[in-house]
Amino acid sequence: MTTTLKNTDWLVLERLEDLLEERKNHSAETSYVARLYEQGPRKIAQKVGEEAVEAAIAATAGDTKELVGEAADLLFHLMILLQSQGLSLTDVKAELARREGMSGLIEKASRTED
Ligand SMILES: N=c1c2ncn([C@@H]3O[C@H](COP(=O)(O)OP(=O)(O)OP(=O)(O)O)[C@@H](O)[C@H]3O)c2ncn1[C@@H]1O[C@H](COP(=O)(O)O)[C@@H](O)[C@H]1O
Repeated sequence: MTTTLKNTDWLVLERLEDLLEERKNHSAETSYVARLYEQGPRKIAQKVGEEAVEAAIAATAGDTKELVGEAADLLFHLMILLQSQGLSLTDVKAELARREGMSGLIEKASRTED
């Protein structure tokens, strides 16, 4: 299942990231994100783990609609985890860019040769 997005929709991650940063100054009474920040990195990391397992279960069951929903939950909570550590998707993008063109198999072999 592939959903075609309008060009501007690709900015949804940037908009969400700005919003997550802004939520650091919100009340946990009115914001789910602010509540997670208040609960701290352990709780946020736990949510990331839960959502990853739920995404894996959906994929294993072949439930693509459920998988998309769980993948969105996973990405959302991973972004909160990054922000709680003073990091952002920009850091992850930079790491992926650094790895660009480097075969995973060759990289693995270089590690096991040591
Ligand atoms: N994208 C999301 C988003 N995706 C998922 N969720 C919430 O993440 C939670 C997922 O947790 P679970 O499925 O485990 O459900 P749960 O039982 O409520 O969770 P727990 O009680 O176990 O912690 C649900 O409460 C969802 O509503 C989200 N909550 C908010 N956003 C975005 O974040 C923005 C800010 O939200 P607030 O901080 O609440 O204003 C929103 O405007 C949205 O753009």
